[in-house]
Amino acid sequence: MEIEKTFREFLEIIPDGALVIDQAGTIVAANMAAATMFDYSSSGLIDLPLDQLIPVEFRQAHAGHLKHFFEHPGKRSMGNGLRFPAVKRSGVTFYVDIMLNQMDVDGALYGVAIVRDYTLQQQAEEKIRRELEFEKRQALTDHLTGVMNRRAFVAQLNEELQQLAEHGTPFAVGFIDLDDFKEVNDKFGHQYGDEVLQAIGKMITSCSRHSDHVARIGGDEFATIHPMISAENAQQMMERLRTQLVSGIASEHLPVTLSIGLCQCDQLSQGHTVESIIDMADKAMYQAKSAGKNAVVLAKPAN
Ligand SMILES: Nc1nc2c(ncn2[C@@H]2O[C@H](COP(=O)(O)OP(=O)(O)OP(=O)(O)O)[C@@H](O)[C@H]2O)c(=O)[nH]1
Repeated sequence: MEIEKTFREFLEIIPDGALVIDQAGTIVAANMAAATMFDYSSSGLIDLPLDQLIPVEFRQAHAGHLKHFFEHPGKRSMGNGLRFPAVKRSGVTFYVDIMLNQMDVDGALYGVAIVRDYTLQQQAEEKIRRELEFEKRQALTDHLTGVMNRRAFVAQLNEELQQLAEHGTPFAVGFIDLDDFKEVNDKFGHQYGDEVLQAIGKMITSCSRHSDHVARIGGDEFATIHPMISAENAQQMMERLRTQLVSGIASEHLPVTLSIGLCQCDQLSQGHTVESIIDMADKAMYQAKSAGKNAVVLAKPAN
């Protein structure tokens, strides 16, 4: 095709890549933006088969699309899901958004493709997605210990209640409160107290199963959720956790112990709500405190 000077100039005005192909799929005109996008010299794309810009594994399917395109004239818009894999001269693949249209020149049909590199948009979208993920995680994380915060704990508790209602999946909730933590702060300083809290958060996490959830819901108070567990197993697990935490943290100079309240949720007919579970686990934990601390108490189901 004899491309007029004005037409070539027009192609250069387009900020996106512009390619003109004949019905055999040969590139007969391309602007500088297209050459740059695909890593070719200013005239390097001319006379190349369009296939050259398409990854090998998509070429066969593309030949069919091209045939269909010339047989069924009509505009295909950009940004409406017409996203194709493309390949640069170096072999690097990337995605492009394409708007296709036909052009009749003296009875011969040509295809005009306006091509936009999707990589930049993809990178921007990916960056926003990562930032949102980070913000979301921050909003649900306890900054001192890195475990879930109270807000995340309540949300997870709601999730477990839903699982219980829909599938009858039981779970246990533990409230773990350090005994006489004020003395640790008073004796060793707040900074040291922070380190103890961090160590406790780490130890509870490492003693828990992958499916369990660990949160810090108050100053020296942690909470755990253990899906798919019986009351008996939950109690044994909490006992183990208590002794492991105490032996792992406590020393001659730092006599740390913990009081743990445990609430088992097996049936929704028990009338569980987030508030009632928190209340039961909290009361059980205070029973452990008033019975002399350093113990696990299982909450009695409400009748
Ligand atoms: N280092 C540190 N201390 C905290 C933090 N948040 C709360 N605390 C302290 O944790 C202590 C909690 O005390 P309480 O729960 O009232 O009582 P306790 O001394 O643990 O005694 P019992 O709970 O009755 O066994 C207080 O001294 C708070 O100042 C924190 O983020 N870092």
